[in-house]
Amino acid sequence: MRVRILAAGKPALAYAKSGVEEYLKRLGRYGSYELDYLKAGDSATVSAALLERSAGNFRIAMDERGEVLGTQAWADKFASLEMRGDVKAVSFLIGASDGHTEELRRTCDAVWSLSRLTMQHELALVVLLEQLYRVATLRRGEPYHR
Ligand SMILES: C[S@@+](CC[C@H](N)C(=O)[O-])C[C@H]1O[C@@H](n2cnc3c(N)ncnc32)[C@H](O)[C@@H]1O
Repeated sequence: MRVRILAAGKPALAYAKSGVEEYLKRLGRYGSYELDYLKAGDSATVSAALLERSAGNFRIAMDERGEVLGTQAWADKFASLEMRGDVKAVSFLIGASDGHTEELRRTCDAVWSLSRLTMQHELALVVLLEQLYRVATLRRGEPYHR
């Protein structure tokens, strides 16, 4: 199963650039992880572009209003998506400064939250990548997650 991350706007902050680079490099050892950036803009434009670029994928909107799950629950959800057979790719959608539209949240297959805190979108991207890495190591029985 391909894992895609679609984010609005390339990181400009140094810590985010290096965090993204670090976790993508690590994830490369665990499967197919692709990060694509879309042009940042207003909520409606970005949400429409995120939906268009993720068409046909199992879409997970990253949003502070979403379901808050633990790391083991993320791993279990990944396992059940892989078992389904009809899911070839899952796309995680990160919005721009104004967040996602209500329509995007309704259209996605799931809405997950990284916490109830509102994070700057570059920070949310780094946290998402670290969790994906954590889940990948957990599923391989490696000791990173403890
Ligand atoms: C600055 S936030 C947008 C805040 C906006 N006021 C809203 O209502 O969503 C930019 C993006 O970062 C991501 N994000 C920020 N905090 C998050 C959290 N706690 N959980 C998941 N994603 C988050 C979301 O994808 C969000 O669209």
